[in-house]
Amino acid sequence: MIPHPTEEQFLAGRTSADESREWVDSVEHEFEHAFATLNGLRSGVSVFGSARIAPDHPWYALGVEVGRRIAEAGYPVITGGGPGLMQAANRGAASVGGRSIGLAIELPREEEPNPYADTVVPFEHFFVRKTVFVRYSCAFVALPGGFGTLDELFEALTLIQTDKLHDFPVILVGTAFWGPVAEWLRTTLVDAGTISPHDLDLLTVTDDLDEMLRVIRACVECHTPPPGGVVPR
Ligand SMILES: C/C(=C\CNc1ncnc2c1ncn2[C@@H]1O[C@H](COP(=O)(O)O)[C@@H](O)[C@H]1O)CO
Repeated sequence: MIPHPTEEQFLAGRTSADESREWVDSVEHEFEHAFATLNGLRSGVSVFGSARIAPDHPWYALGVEVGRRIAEAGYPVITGGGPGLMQAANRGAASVGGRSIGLAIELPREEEPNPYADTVVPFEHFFVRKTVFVRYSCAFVALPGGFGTLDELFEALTLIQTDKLHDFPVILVGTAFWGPVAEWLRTTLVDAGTISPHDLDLLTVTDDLDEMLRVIRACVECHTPPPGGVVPR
């Protein structure tokens, strides 16, 4: 690929007009590469979660189980391709021979994508990657996480709330972690009038992986998992 200004240079406002155009070309190139790699993939379920959770943590076992159950139900599992709970979900999907996809992000501190993804798509731009998660998914599942997980979660909720995205389940797995977040949305945001009470219906908070699958299957787009995880969209 032709060298182009980095994301850091662009975001810091250190690019000339010509360099900014080169940066825009790199955005287009990244979208095209993702489309070429994922073309034909339908009804994936994206699983988000902390990059920092070690394999001996109970949440890692939960992540493996989440990935496994989604893959067994016939849905391709899409994660950020990184360590922690992303790795756990890819591992669970791979353990039952399901499609296991990683949308890996290039970060200043280089790390290898986790070894449990059968397809790895590299990204430099977080915002391009977030769009690709939505484009190839019919539902989002969030495990406990930090800013990255919250960013991916609220991106989806904003798209749904503003009618850019329809019939798209968002399921938060882990009531001990997500319950207080849902409670904060209900008390602080609804009470302040910054979201509507019915916006809370956009989310399901659960520990029950049967319920997670029921909610996914109830969505029209997710209704019929693709045979082998891959059919033309
Ligand atoms: C393995 C690589 C980089 C390591 N770090 C990450 N890799 C992929 N995705 C990441 C990474 N760090 C954050 N993310 C995204 O945000 C979510 C996790 O962030 P949190 O703050 O830990 O909650 C996660 O869902 C990712 O999509 C090189 O590829």
